[in-house]
Amino acid sequence: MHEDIDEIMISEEQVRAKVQELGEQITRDYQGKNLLLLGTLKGAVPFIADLARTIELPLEVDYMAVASYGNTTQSSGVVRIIKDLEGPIDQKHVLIIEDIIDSGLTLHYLVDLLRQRNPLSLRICTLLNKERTRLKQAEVSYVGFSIPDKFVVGYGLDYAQRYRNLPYIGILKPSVYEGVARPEETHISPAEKA
Ligand SMILES: O=P(O)(O)OC[C@H]1O[C@H](OP(=O)(O)OP(=O)(O)O)[C@H](O)[C@@H]1O
Ligand code: HPA
Ligand SMILES: [Mg+2]
Repeated sequence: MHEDIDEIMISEEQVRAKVQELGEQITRDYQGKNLLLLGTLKGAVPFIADLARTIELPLEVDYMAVASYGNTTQSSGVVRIIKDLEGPIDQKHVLIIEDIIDSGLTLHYLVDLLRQRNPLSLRICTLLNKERTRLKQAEVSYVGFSIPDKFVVGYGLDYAQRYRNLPYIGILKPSVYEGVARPEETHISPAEKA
């Protein structure tokens, strides 16, 4: 195990089995539909790469890059689009593929934006769903694992751009980020927290 990891929360084998299960479910649900898997860069890359190979349907893959965490363990509250989709989605059934839903801010922003582009349908698939009070709610169709409110890394998830290459989901030792970011330093307005 990596020296900065306190505990493995979800093993490589557990991730693999869950991805297979989700892929089979998506294969059943999207029969005969023009499916676009929309991956969110960079965190969802390992997940979408593995998931896409378990879906036995013709499909397209595209990516959007949105970032709100920077080098901290708290959302900045400001979601920025760094890369947009390549084409229109009005003839497509769009399935957003996320690595994690935490505050819900990233997804809320993305769903609002994509709805304006009139996809045939818009649903969400996330590998991890953090059990915490959401700042923004969104209905999620496919969830891999519900996890406690700990900062996790691995299988695409980073802290300060590191640990994405760990094959498992692990809890980062607080000593790695202590003193770097505290909740009162975030830019989430009190109105959003309420
Ligand atoms: O529900 P939220 O609190 O908004 O958090 C979830 C989002 O935060 C992370 O992205 P990040 O901004 O770190 O970008 P990255 O994928 O490039 O690491 C993660 O990959 C999700 O997209
Ligand atoms: O727990 C987390 N780990 C890594 N990135 C994240 N982005 C939101 N929550 C997390
Ligand atoms: Mg990140």
